[in-house]
Amino acid sequence: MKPTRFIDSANCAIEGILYTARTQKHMRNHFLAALVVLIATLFLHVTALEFILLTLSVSFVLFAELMNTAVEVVVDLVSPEYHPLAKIAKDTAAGAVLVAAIGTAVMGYLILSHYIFPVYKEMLGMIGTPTEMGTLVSILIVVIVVIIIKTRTSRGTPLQGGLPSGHAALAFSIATSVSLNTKDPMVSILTIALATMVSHSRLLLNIHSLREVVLGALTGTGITLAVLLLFKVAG
Ligand SMILES: Nc1ncnc2c1ncn2[C@@H]1O[C@H](COP(=O)(O)OP(=O)(O)OP(=O)(O)O)[C@@H](O)[C@H]1O
Repeated sequence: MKPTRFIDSANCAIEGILYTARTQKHMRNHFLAALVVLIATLFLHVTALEFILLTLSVSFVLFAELMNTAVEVVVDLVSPEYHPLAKIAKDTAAGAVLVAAIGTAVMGYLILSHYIFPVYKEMLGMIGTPTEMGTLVSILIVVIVVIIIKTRTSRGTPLQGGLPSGHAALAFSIATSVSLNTKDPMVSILTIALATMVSHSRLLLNIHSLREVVLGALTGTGITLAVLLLFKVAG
């Protein structure tokens, strides 16, 4: 039945939001990101203008995902079978979400980095600047530990497969060293992004499972931090 009262229309709208959250994993991720941003604004004491900009950006992503779902449902209704035009409609709607998400990520970065970077820089400073020797030794120890652990687990060879992922361990070890050597949050983010891409490629190639990649990343980061701290204490 067609809703006549405002409350019924509002209920229909909320049902649409719930349907999207129930059926679309991306929508649940957007809600989770919105929650994280909201909690961050609480702790970081952002200005009213910054809060308005963040709210608008996050709402825009949620809006785009709702429209994307509406387009998907209409396309499935009109063209359940494969059709090139149906593909264009769905791909374009998905593109709208991607554009909104990139815009929001840029906005979030520009606003939140002013608050987060100084704290991050201070944390990097607490560990100190590694020596050249410390950096090299930590990377070598990561390689040796990974090989030892791999020989104890049955799957894979020292250079391919098995637990933990050597590529992830090495990539995150290097990212940790670069972060501590430069103490520049932007450089740190970029190297961590590169390390994440290296690790992700091992998943895509089906050489490692998610567990092996995550354990590799933790092994690389943990050992590098521990060795560099030891060098600091010893030096
Ligand atoms: N009827 C169709 N005709 C042609 N291509 C289609 C059709 N249905 C889906 N596709 C293709 O499959 C992709 C995924 O469509 P699907 O309906 O599964 O959306 P989804 O998995 O919810 O994706 P999204 O991540 O965009 O929300 C579309 O972007 C499109 O390229």
